[in-house]
Amino acid sequence: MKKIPVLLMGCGGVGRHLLQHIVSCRSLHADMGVHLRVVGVCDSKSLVASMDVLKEELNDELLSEVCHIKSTGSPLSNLGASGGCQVFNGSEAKRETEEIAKRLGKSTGLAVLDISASMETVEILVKAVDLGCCVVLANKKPLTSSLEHYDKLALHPRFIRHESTVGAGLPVIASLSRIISSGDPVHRIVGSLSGTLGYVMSELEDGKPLSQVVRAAKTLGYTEPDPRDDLSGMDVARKGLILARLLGKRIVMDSIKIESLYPEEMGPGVISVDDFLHNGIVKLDQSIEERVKRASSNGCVLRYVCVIEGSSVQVGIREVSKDSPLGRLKGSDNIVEIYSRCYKEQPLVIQGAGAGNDTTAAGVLADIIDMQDLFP
Ligand SMILES: NC(=O)C1=CN([C@@H]2O[C@H](COP(=O)(O)OP(=O)(O)OC[C@H]3O[C@@H](n4cnc5c(N)ncnc54)[C@H](OP(=O)(O)O)[C@@H]3O)[C@@H](O)[C@H]2O)C=CC1
Ligand SMILES: N[C@@H](CC=O)C(=O)O
Repeated sequence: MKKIPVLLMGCGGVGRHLLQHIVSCRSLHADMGVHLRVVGVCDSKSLVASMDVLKEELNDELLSEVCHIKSTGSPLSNLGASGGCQVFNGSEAKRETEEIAKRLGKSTGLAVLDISASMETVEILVKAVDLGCCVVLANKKPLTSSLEHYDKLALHPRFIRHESTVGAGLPVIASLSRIISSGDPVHRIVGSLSGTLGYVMSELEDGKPLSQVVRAAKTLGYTEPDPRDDLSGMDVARKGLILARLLGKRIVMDSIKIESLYPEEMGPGVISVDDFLHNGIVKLDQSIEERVKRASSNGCVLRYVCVIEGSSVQVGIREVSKDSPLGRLKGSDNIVEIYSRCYKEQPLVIQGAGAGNDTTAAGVLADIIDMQDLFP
């Protein structure tokens, strides 16, 4: 049986679903001759690790306990008294995470998973890759920070997977990578890349207020931890940047023109998430409703669209015909149209659920299994 040691950074909605998928797929994976050995789980402040990461794993009972604790909003450090594991807090957690990467990277191999929504993980990811670990990301931030960080992460492409960063579980990165490696030049990518904004736009068409549908999108697990990351267009811009960089474009976030659905005075530095969701966003209901009605009178609907062409990435609201592929999108579905030499007149189209804890976690799990040949 091939054993793949796994260290999970981030145990929120997606991370917990991933742990549940790992446990529920035990017999499927055994049939495939693979066993995922979870040796550590981190949240923002702590690391829970097995007593001896070389030989022992966090057993399934403990993983369920981890999920339970985090689902109640408690910190991982609460697990301290449970036994069967070691708990490290604060700077010690960071040091120990790196230590595990050092110990396992070159010996048994280690899959380091970034399922956080943090900018801070990039340093440990770069170190992990250098130490011979594999890295799987659902977190877009490390791949959209500086080109210097990006280059360091992309230096060992076989050791990095990040399917869930664009389109959640949809095979967008895999499809694009295949097109690129076959030498088929990609001219243009057009897409609706946000599950949240797709859901919001299609619910607005049914006459529901923006404030109500954004709160619903958060409850359904579509939004980023701060839904303003979605509503500002930043999350879509990150996805656009990831695709553009995959195409070899040397661009940075500042070069992307981004249309936001809310004004600066409702931004993260100014009011809290709760204040935004309960008081701020209500003030935007009327103006967006009018915009939806205007589009409807032209036979159109609103969609938040990303267009990548040449070295340009543009993201913003567009009026599109109700009968177009973009206009027909419903709920949290994403659509990505890839135009290349081989897909010139009729693009390659990838469409389906583009957000949600379940599908995102499934995308991460498939990435880990896809890397099994890199483990001894
Ligand atoms: N939901 C979706 O549909 C999709 C999500 N994604 C991406 O998945 C990621 C996770 O999303 P989601 O689960 O909803 O987010 P949550 O906010 O629910 O969870 C984030 C987790 O990361 C932990 N965390 C924060 N900082 C660090 C750190 N420095 N090191 C380790 N862990 C840390 C948090 O800890 P604590 O609990 O202590 O705060 C929390 O457990 C995001 O990057 C998101 O963009 C990608 C595609 C689709
Ligand atoms: N918040 C994101 C989640 C997936 O990346 C979205 O709504 O698409």
